[in-house]
Amino acid sequence: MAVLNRLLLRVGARATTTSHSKFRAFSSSCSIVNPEADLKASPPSSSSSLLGSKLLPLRQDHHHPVQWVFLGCPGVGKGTYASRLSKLLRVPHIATGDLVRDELSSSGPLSSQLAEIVNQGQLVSDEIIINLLSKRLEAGEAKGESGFILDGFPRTIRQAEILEGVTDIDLVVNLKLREEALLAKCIGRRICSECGGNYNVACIDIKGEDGSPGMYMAPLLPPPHCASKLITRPDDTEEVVKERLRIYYEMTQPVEEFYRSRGKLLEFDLPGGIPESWPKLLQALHLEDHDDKQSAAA
Ligand SMILES: Nc1ncnc2c1ncn2[C@@H]1O[C@H](COP(=O)(O)OP(=O)(O)O)[C@@H](O)[C@H]1O
Repeated sequence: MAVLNRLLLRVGARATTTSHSKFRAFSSSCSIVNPEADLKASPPSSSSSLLGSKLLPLRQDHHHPVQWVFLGCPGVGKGTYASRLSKLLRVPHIATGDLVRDELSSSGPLSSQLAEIVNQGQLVSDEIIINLLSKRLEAGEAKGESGFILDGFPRTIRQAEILEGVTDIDLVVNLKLREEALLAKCIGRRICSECGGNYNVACIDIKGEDGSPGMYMAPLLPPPHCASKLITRPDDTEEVVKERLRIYYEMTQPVEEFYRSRGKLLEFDLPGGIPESWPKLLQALHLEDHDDKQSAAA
């Protein structure tokens, strides 16, 4: 962690403009000296000094490729909405969970230890995530990508500080969904092992009572050619999802305050499934008149 701290200070002090290469500089010096000791994330440090209530207007420059972050509990739908918005805004959707899963399936030297951490619902270390993200940004930069929608990063205050030190995040969308729905949505998640399509077999039907409204979320069923190839993520079991939720509240919820205090947090309560939520999200982001909004939904 000493290496990380030194680099955090160095990168943070120098950063004045947006550049993925700063991630690269950071990551290349961020070597994992003792992989076994460093794979898993450490407990969070205090974030009390980050509290405040400054509210800045959101950046509305449509020529600037967006640099957005999606926050939210497991199962909330970060991937679904981040992916739609990335098509709409023509910026890459970068999900660190996908980067971790790619690393796991690559059978590299760390993959079995990483699998153990991920399958228990724990976070992997900041160093590993930063390394994976840097490589992904670097590969994108080489292909001419610019802007991004990050999904699943930052997930700790330290990751948020590193990101803040190397680039300007325009907006952080904090997706929220009723607690009762989160567990069911994770457990109902299915992936097509052939095309990678994401589906959900859960049908959420919460009855309204005592003045609180009901909520209905239809299942997102696979097309017939995917139906026989569905797999479930090993970390989508009830026990592991509960642990992931616990870790979210402990390690990631402080990141919401980190961005709220910087006036960058947009809170968005999902009112239901995609048909209800997508247009409302576009409205909240002032994108309801965007030309391509139909194609993003495809
Ligand atoms: N930013 C991160 N920091 C540490 N671990 C991460 C990060 N992003 C992903 N992971 C690891 O990958 C797993 C899957 O991530 P993800 O697909 O984003 O899950 P979720 O559905 O819980 O949001 C996490 O439980 C964690 O082990």
